[in-house]
Parts: sequence; C-alpha cells; structure tokens
Amino acid sequence: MSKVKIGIVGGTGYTGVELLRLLANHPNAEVMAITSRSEAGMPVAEMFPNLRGFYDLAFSEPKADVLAACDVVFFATPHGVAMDMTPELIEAGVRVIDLAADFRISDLEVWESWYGMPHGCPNIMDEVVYGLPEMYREKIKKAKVIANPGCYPTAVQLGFQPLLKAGLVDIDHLIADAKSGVSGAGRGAKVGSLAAETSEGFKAYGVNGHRHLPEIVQGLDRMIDGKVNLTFVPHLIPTIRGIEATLYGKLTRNVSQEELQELFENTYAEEPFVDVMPANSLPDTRLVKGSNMCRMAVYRPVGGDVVVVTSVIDNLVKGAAGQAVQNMNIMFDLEEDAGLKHVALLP
Ligand SMILES: NC(=O)C1=CN([C@@H]2O[C@H](COP(=O)(O)OP(=O)(O)OC[C@H]3O[C@@H](n4cnc5c(N)ncnc54)[C@H](OP(=O)(O)O)[C@@H]3O)[C@@H](O)[C@H]2O)C=CC1
Ligand SMILES: CC(=O)N[C@@H](CCC(=O)OP(=O)(O)O)C(=O)O
Repeated sequence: MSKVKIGIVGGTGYTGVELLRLLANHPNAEVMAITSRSEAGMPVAEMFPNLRGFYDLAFSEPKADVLAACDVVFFATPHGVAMDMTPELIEAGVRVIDLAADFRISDLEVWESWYGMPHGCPNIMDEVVYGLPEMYREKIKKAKVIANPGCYPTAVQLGFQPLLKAGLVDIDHLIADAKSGVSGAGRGAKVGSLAAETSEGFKAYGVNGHRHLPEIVQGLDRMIDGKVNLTFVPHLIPTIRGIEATLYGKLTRNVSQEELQELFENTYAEEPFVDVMPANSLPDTRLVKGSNMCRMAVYRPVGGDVVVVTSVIDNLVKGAAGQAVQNMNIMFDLEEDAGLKHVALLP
C-alpha cells in the first residue's frame, strides 16, 4: 500500500513536534515537508533531538507547490493561518486538517466575535467536518477539511455525550470545571508560561468567557438538537501535559450508579480511544500521558441528584496531534489506531 504523503505547516510548536513524534512510527505515513519561516533550512532533528534517527528533513518555507503535491496537509499554526491557505490546497485536491480553530465554529459571526478577525474563507465552510471521530466518524471519511477539535472541547464533549444523548441531565445547568497543563499554552515564550509563574500554584482563568466555550456549546447543542446552558471554567495546573475535566449535570430522573456505568460503557464499547474506567475507580492525567486515550469515570455521589463525570486526555495527543492523526487514518481508510498505539507513560 502506498504511503500517505504529508505536509505540516508550522513545525516548531508543540503540536507540530508531536505530529512528528506520532508519525515517526506510522506504517502508512510519509512526511514530505515541514515548514517554519523562521527556521527554514534547519534540520528538524537539530531543533528537536528526540527525532534524531527518525527524520532526514529540514524545515522549509511554506510553499504552495510543495504542499500541493501532498495528500494531506496539517496546520499546526496559530489561528488565522489555515484559512488563508486552505482554499488553494483543496482546489489542488489536497485534504486539510487544521489543529487551530479556523474552521471549528460553523456560525462565522460567533467565530469572528471570539477570534477577533474576519474569517478568510466563508465559502468553503460547507466542506468542513468537525473532527471528533466519536461523533462524526462517517462524515470524516469523506471530508476535504477537518476542523480538529480544541483540547478542552474534546475532553468535555466526550464526557457529556452519553448523558445528553440519553436525556439524563438538565440542559440548562451544565458545568465543566477543567484543568490544563502548561503545554496547552504553546511553545512560544510568554511570561505566563515561565516555571516561576506556573509552578506550585493553581488558578482559574478565562472565567468571564473562554474561546472554547462557543465550540463546546456548539458540540453539545448538536448532541441534543437543542440549546444547552453551560458554565465552563478552565484552570492552569503546574504540570506539563494533561487535561482533567470534571463535569456536573443535574439528573432529570432517578438513575442508579450501576445504570450510569452501563450507559457509559455501552456508549463507548466500540471506541478505540475512549476508555470508561471500571466502577469505583477514577482516571488521572498520568494514565493518558503520551497516549491518544480519553479515560473517564461516572459517579452519582451518594444522597444527591447530580451526576459527575471526570474525563482526562493528553492535550497534545487526543487534544491535538493524536486526534489529527486519528482523523487522517479515518479519511484515508487506514487502521484507525495506526501510529497511535502508545501506552501512557508512567510515572
Ligand atoms: N498546545 C496545545 O495543547 C494545543 C494547541 N492547539 C493549537 O495548535 C496550533 C499550534 O499550536 P502550537 O503547537 O502551540 O504552536 P505555536 O502556535 O507556538 O506554533 C506555531 C507554528 O506555526 C508557524 N507559523 C506561525 N505563523 C505562521 C504563518 N503566518 N504562516 C505559516 N506558519 C506560521 C510557526 O513557525 P514560523 O513562524 O517559523 O513559520 C510555528 O512553527 C495553535 O492554533 C494552537 O492553538 C490545539 C490543541 C492543543
Ligand atoms: C493552558 C492553555 O493556555 N490552554 C489554551 C488552550 C489550548 C489550545 O491551544 O487550544 P486550541 O485547542 O483551541 O488551540 C488556552 O486556554 O487558550
């Protein structure tokens, strides 16, 4: 079987190097080009020595003719880059997977208000599929453009999905209390990401409104074909990788702990990258570090009418590069777990 020819735009950030790590062991993938305007000419293994021996490639300028010769191009770039280059690429028959947020929100007025820029290609939005395989696998197979979901939105949507689809929670009072490690803020130098600013501390941010709120709400609304009311509060925790989302919903009817466990297990029984933990156990971000798994647990705390879900992912894998590779595998009819068989790193 011939290999999928891959281009990566934006290879010097954490999601770019994570794509390279995953694709290095992918049996059906060949990275043809990886771009960086600032580091053009530098061998990738010089910037990222963990890739020594795996790639004989140097960063190059993002050139349309090189990218147009690929089967798929991943954008691991800041918001606003993919939307400028995608129309030309899909015209050339290249499929696009954007790890940024350019295509995630269908209502472009909403997108523009949260991202503070005009959208660059409203006319191709019909070609876009939101790349959460556990919801949209069939559409992903044929998609020309994939909007790879955000990290928090992945953990939150997967956790709420069984409850919303079963009509078990009050849609007017959903809460997602989420925490992320510092790599979620990207590789760019920022005071807020310094060790002295993030170690030995734990704080909420974006309480008044985070750009992932409209993305999560869009996904939850689609699950019920209605409108949810969600409070979403992200936090920064002093770890490097990992997201933990604790989700709360008020039950609409009396349902036992055992029924909830069964609902979650049945919903995700066939999913290669969602693991419902056994009853009486809890996931930990350490149980997904470096792997593409989302692990979750569901509880009905004694004496109450609230259901609690805890959902964990590695923000750089299931929350970004791993999910992007999973989407590529589905689009190109490859084994869905090709290149994604890593066991989480412990400790
Ligand atoms: N970190 C995380 O956990 C997650 C991140 N994401 C998203 O993934 C995307 C990438 O994030 P991250 O890996 O942190 O990387 P950065 O945003 O730090 O890296 C950006 C990369 O894009 C390149 N780039 C920047 N501007 C342009 C441009 N105009 N044209 C072409 N290339 C450009 C840069 O190289 P150069 O400037 O040299 O060309 C660099 O290699 C972001 O949109 C982020 O929000 C998504 C999910 C999770
Ligand atoms: C800890 C931290 O700063 N996290 C980032 C989200 C991670 C990310 O990059 O979000 P996308 O998936 O939308 O690109 C933030 O809150 O903006």
